[in-house]
Amino acid sequence: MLLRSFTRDLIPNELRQYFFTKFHHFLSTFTNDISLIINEFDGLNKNQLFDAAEIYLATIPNPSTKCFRASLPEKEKKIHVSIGQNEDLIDKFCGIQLKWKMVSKQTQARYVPYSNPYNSTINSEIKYLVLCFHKKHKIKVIDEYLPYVLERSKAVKEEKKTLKLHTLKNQRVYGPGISNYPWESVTLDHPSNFETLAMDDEIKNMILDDLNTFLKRKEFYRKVGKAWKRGYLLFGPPGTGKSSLIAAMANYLNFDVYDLELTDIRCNSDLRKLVISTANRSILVVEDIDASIDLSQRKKGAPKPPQPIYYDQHNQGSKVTLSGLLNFIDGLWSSCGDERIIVFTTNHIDKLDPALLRPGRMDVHIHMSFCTPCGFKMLVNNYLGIKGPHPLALAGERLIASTKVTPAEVGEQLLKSDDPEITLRGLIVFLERRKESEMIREEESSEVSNQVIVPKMDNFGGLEELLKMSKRENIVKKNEVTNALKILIEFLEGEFEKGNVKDPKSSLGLSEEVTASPEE
Ligand SMILES: Nc1ncnc2c1ncn2[C@@H]1O[C@H](COP(=O)(O)OP(=O)(O)OP(=O)(O)O)[C@@H](O)[C@H]1O
Ligand SMILES: [Mg+2]
Repeated sequence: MLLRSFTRDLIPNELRQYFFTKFHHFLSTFTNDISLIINEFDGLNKNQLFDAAEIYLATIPNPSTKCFRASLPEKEKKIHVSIGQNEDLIDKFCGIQLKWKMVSKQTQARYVPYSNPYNSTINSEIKYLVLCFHKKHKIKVIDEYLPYVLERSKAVKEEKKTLKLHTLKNQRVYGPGISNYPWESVTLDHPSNFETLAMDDEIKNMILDDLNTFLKRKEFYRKVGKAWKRGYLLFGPPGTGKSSLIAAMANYLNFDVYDLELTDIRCNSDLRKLVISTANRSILVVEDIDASIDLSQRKKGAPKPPQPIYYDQHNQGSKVTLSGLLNFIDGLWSSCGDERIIVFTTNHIDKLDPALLRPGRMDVHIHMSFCTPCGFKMLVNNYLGIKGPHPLALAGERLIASTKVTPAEVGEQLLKSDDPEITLRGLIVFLERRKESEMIREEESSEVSNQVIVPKMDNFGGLEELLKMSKRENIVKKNEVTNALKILIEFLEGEFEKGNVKDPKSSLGLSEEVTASPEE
């Protein structure tokens, strides 16, 4: 003790450290093991290798380990297990024995800038992992074992992942501007999936194929010089399953969802910050895009000034513009992040600016239509468990083919009773009533349509106009549109046989992505 206080007083700290290191080196010449230190932080940032190793180590079965740490993070379902402090863990890789140890030391708290998102975890504890192995395996461990640890941890993370729904923080609560991390999240526990979704099998399979192809194409996108992202535009009346499809996609891909409410964003630069701060492997959703953008001036063909989406009451100068939005899809969006899916939804596709519909912006356009017989069958199966042919279900199918009812409405009817028979009878009465009221409305609207100038049928322009008008319900007589389409299809088939038309679909002015049959 005397000697220790004597050396402490007389020999400077640096010199003592020097001797200590030399002594350590001297001792280490007698052992063939080397150690690799993996710190929790790399400067102020989290060390990803540390995180990955911690996740990986929790998966190694090691009966000799006596101490683990378990935690249940807030709002998560799964318990996180990690290696205990100063515990040894033995792993084997290609015949190499590797010894891991988690070391934790208490030190004095140091200053951490408040903008660091991890500031709450850096206080007085320094954690690092020590990996010991024979020195002859150094290259193999660094080049093969550590990448293997990273790969495994990624897979484990994916398996355990609890889906999150991120929404914008309330700026009134968190202060003006987006200075900190702008998103707040809740666990996304939406039960919708592709089995429960009532859609035609053809469209469903097309979406699944498209998603699978997208996931596999990392190298392809790089090769062709495109950002690894995919845009979906879901359009259709309310209650046809647009939001449910987004949830099903998130569940299928295991991607987090970012719900971007454009009216809550003050200006283009905030939009940019928000997009940059979203994580990879995520779905960014902008619901009801038509309600967020005022396109009236652009439609009239006037030179386009920046279109404000939203004016902040307190700051009239700041705004989100259409060009800002397009920039984030194409320009800036392309350069930040990988494996992103962006989904726009709208109830009125005809109100959208053509710039948003240009090929390359939204890669896939999906029409979520009223309930079809195929969708009806799925709903009956899901809600009532009726799989095979059932007389009442068949009657419902027949009725649904000629009625405009949304899957949401059918779902509501199917929830009415526990008894399938009673439920189906109620549903049929509902459908019949709906059909009646539709017929009455059609008759009324045919009177109105007499006053409407129906476009001439002698050219494609007229047909196109008619098709557009047919979308605006109650203006054009339904059978007039059907007749127009019949004439068009007959004409195209004739031209196709003569060899004048190569592709009847593109002659209809439909893009490749439109999945409607000519009849539709
Ligand atoms: N295709 C569908 N398959 C199964 N259930 C559906 C479908 N469409 C709608 N539903 C049911 O109706 C409810 C509302 O649907 P959803 O919110 O997905 O419609 P939406 O198209 O997003 O409507 P909105 O345009 O109003 O946002 C869902 O919770 C779901 O139960
Ligand atoms: Mg919706």
